[in-house]
Amino acid sequence: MKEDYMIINDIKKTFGKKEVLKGINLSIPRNSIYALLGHNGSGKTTLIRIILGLLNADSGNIDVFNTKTLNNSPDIGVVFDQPSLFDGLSAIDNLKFFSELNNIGKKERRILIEQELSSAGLWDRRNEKVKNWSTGMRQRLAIIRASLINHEILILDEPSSGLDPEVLTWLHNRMLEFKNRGGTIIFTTHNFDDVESVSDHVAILQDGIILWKGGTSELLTETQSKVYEIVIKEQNKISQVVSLLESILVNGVKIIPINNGVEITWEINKPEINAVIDIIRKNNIEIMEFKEKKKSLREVYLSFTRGER
Ligand SMILES: Nc1ncnc2c1ncn2[C@@H]1O[C@H](COP(=O)(O)OP(=O)(O)OP(=O)(O)O)[C@@H](O)[C@H]1O
Repeated sequence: MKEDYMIINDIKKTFGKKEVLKGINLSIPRNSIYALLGHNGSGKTTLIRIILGLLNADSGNIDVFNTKTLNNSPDIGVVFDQPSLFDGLSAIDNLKFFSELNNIGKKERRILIEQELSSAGLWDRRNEKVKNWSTGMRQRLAIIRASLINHEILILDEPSSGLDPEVLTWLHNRMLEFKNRGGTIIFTTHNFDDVESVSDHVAILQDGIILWKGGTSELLTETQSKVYEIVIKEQNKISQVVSLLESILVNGVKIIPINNGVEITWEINKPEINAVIDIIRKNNIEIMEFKEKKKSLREVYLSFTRGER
């Protein structure tokens, strides 16, 4: 149903002669975490600006849960790449000001702010002016500010940039909590860990088009192994191993000689590994190493962006 989705319909945008978005179509389910993944300059921030109503598209339209546009909506929290905080104020005053603006009561505000700054590891620095803070600390504060109240939608442009691994866990937990409260998050990233840890859906952007979109679990299936590597002791027996394996393996399985052994690759029918090992051993060929090679999410992403699929 339309009210369960934010529908981004054929959005196009050109700057000068450069076509930055070439017809973007996305359906973002309510109460999901949607990752926009892409190289520098692929058009992620431009799309976010259009979603937020900060920039007009040349054509196309956006329907937010069939009820509202995002322009000036109070139901939305935003963090951009360069977080805009009040530099001359302390962390605590930044959050106080923001919560006053959003009518959070004095008592609730005090508890909430202490809780949030503590969980982000910033409580000890609460009285310092934020202008002297590191990028990662400012980023954490901006994320707290944007998600302090129960917005319906949270839009984060590169939320993990400048955060070290420990703080990344805090960010991921925070995003998941927001979703568990019923919210919807759209975020851009270069970080595969973000995609794997929190997102339900992913769109891969390149040069203003979507190369791939779908469920994160579908993308992760692509990382599963489709290669065995077998290293043998005597390299003069590699061609014998190839012939032996060809005699037992089914259609669609390829056996490729490599430096010190063979690689077995398949698309659909995974070979029975015990049979593979047995036939090699029965022919008195010593196996030094056997492994199933798993692809990283990075390799899968690069195979899309390099046009290998
Ligand atoms: N206001 C503008 N005027 C002219 N060109 C622009 C403008 N905004 C963005 N661009 C261009 O549009 C392209 C896409 O930029 P965008 O910031 O959307 O990419 P991105 O995917 O967010 O990149 P990054 O990961 O580096 O943030 C780039 O080539 C950029 O130079």
